[in-house]
Amino acid sequence: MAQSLNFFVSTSHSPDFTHSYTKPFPQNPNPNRLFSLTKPPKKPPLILSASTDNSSGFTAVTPEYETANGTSPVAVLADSSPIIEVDAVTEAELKENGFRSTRRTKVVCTIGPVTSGFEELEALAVGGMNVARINMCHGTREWHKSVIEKVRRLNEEKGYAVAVMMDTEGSEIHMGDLGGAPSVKAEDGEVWTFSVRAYESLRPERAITVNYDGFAEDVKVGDELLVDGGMVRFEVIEIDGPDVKCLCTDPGLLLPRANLTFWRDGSLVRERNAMLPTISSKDWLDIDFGIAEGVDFIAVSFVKSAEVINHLKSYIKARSRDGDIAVVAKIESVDSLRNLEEIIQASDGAMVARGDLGAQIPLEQVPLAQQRIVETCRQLNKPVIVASQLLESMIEYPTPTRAEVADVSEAVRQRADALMLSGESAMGQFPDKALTVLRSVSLRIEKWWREEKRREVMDLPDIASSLSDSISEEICNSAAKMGENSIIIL
Ligand SMILES: Nc1ncnc2c1ncn2[C@@H]1O[C@H](COP(=O)(O)OP(=O)(O)O)[C@@H](O)[C@H]1O
Ligand SMILES: C=C(OP(=O)(O)O)C(=O)O
Ligand SMILES: [K+]
Ligand SMILES: [Mg+2]
Repeated sequence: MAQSLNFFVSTSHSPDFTHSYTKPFPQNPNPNRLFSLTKPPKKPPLILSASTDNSSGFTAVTPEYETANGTSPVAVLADSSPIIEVDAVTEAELKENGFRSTRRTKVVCTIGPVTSGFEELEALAVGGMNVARINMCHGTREWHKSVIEKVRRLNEEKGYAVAVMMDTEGSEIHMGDLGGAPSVKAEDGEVWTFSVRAYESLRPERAITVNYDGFAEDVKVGDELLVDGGMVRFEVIEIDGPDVKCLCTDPGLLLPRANLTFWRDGSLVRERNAMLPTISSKDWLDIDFGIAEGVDFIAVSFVKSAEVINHLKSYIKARSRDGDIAVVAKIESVDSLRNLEEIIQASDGAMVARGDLGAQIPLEQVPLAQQRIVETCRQLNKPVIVASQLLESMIEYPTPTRAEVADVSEAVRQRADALMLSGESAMGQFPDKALTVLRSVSLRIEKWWREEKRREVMDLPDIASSLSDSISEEICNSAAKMGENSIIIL
């Protein structure tokens, strides 16, 4: 405490100076918030130093910060100064703000074909990626392994602190690959066949494999089939053994392994597919892979209850070397909303997986569900990630829509711990620009929060009964106010 008070007082000349390692985000009930989604770097992290010409003040090494080993984003430590470790500041933030502002809101980037190279990963690390996410729905294990290795190399050789999150495929219904095609267009009025048959080599035209064996038995003529929560819609017109023939009613792009839901009389149909295990046998193999590779987080898709989280946590504990893989529950189904509190309580964190959530509940309910999930996580002191379509238009365009910026701002305003990029960083044209938008919007809203806090009046009760006690009390009150203001400054 004494150390942080000294630190605050000595830096008060620089009103926007950041950063306390010991202070939580103002008003944040989760004292670990700053670190909860950050992997401690193996190399020495950023070190703030007392400047040699001013023994009481700290110098922001900016914008031409110096590096300790020539490569890592590390500030310089002067001889006699105490070491104060701070949360990792990215190169981009240093250039923009020096040490004046360290982002509290972390960024998770899904790694895909456009970002799996070492240089591309480094560009994301420079831009502020805190967590690299690999989605086991896509790609081979060798591909994921090479991404993990590159992230580790970045951390070890260049001093970054990027964590790795493995996201399970889950056993919900989805389409198969499209024979290597990145997408296929379904036009209005076309008839497509959704089949539980695995097509050997050549996929017939307008035919799609479905991964769930019971599909052809569970659907009925007249059902509505939604791809990716409504990006493309079909109506079931005929069932012929393993083949389900569907008429396209809302045209659009079919993407490989897109999620499928079917609806009857306006309600989501949950037949035998509701009995599918949350963690499939393929997921268990992926989890073994994740444990062997020492990933930092495992995100579990389509969690239905706390039971599966508890099961996975004890599985990890028994197998992983240090048992420290955090389990993140993805909230993306009706069941997960029903059992929200117990799921979050059992998990190390949660993800508002709005993509699939929006396919399972009416779209207009998604923002309220998000708010409820974030609030619940705040109350239970668990980190929470807001995910999916934050900057969807940036897959194709270099600037976001105003509506997207408003959405990102709202997530930060709700005090989400982290924001996630999906297609924007996995297969979009502007991954670095999308990351910049998340970074700058987060910083802006966090600044707004601090300004809000500054306006709050501190209510300190009078308890002294004698003159000498009053003097002590005044000194203590002043110190408390200075401390409080310093948090605001930070
Ligand atoms: N490892 C990968 N290999 C190829 N493409 C990927 C990979 N990861 C993600 N993608 C692409 O990025 C898109 C968005 O990623 P994500 O949101 O994680 O998956 P999904 O859309 O399946 O939920 C995917 O639809 C896919 O096209
Ligand atoms: C993050 C999500 O999960 P995935 O991308 O794995 O479908 C989602 O559904 O929003
Ligand atoms: K997934
Ligand atoms: Mg999902």
